[in-house]
Amino acid sequence: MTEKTFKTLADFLGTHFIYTYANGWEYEWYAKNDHTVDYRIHGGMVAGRWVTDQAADIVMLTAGVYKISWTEPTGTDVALDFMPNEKKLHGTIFFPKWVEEHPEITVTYQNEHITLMEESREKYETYPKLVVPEFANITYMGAAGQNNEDVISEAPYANMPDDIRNGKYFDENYHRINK
Ligand SMILES: C=Cc1ccc(O)cc1
Repeated sequence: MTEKTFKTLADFLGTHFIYTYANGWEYEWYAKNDHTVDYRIHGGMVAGRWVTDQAADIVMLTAGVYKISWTEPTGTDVALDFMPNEKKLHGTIFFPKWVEEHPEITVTYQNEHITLMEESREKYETYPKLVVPEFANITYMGAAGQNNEDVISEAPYANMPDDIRNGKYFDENYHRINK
């Protein structure tokens, strides 16, 4: 776990996080570069889903406070406010009705199923949306560096967050062990 103090946008970019929302949902998220995010979902309504190279808007609101916003091929919208110095964030997820009704369609490596997501968002209902606004506690922070393809590179498995937190998943150069 890095214990650095976050001051600038450069301090944030390249950081890898694991956190648990107040509703119990566990997420892993990586600020890949100044316009791209990767993530993996370990617990909650769409546990098992993982995504790489999602385009996002990433800004610093004030020293050490970061806001990230994006819209997904599923039609899901996300806004995250990270306060890494406090080991906290606030996230709001805006799920279209169809994701709430058919979460299993989205539980996959999305990058290989973009057409299915686009077809599903047309086929099923969008409204009313399910809004999930929650604070989260950050349980892991790693200085992965930008554009590190090893950070989010395989499907989530049961003990993956513990392996990462216990230093069993990445080597000293932040490359995946046992790849
Ligand atoms: C739907 C994606 C998503 C990714 C990270 C997060 O904290 C919330 C939602």
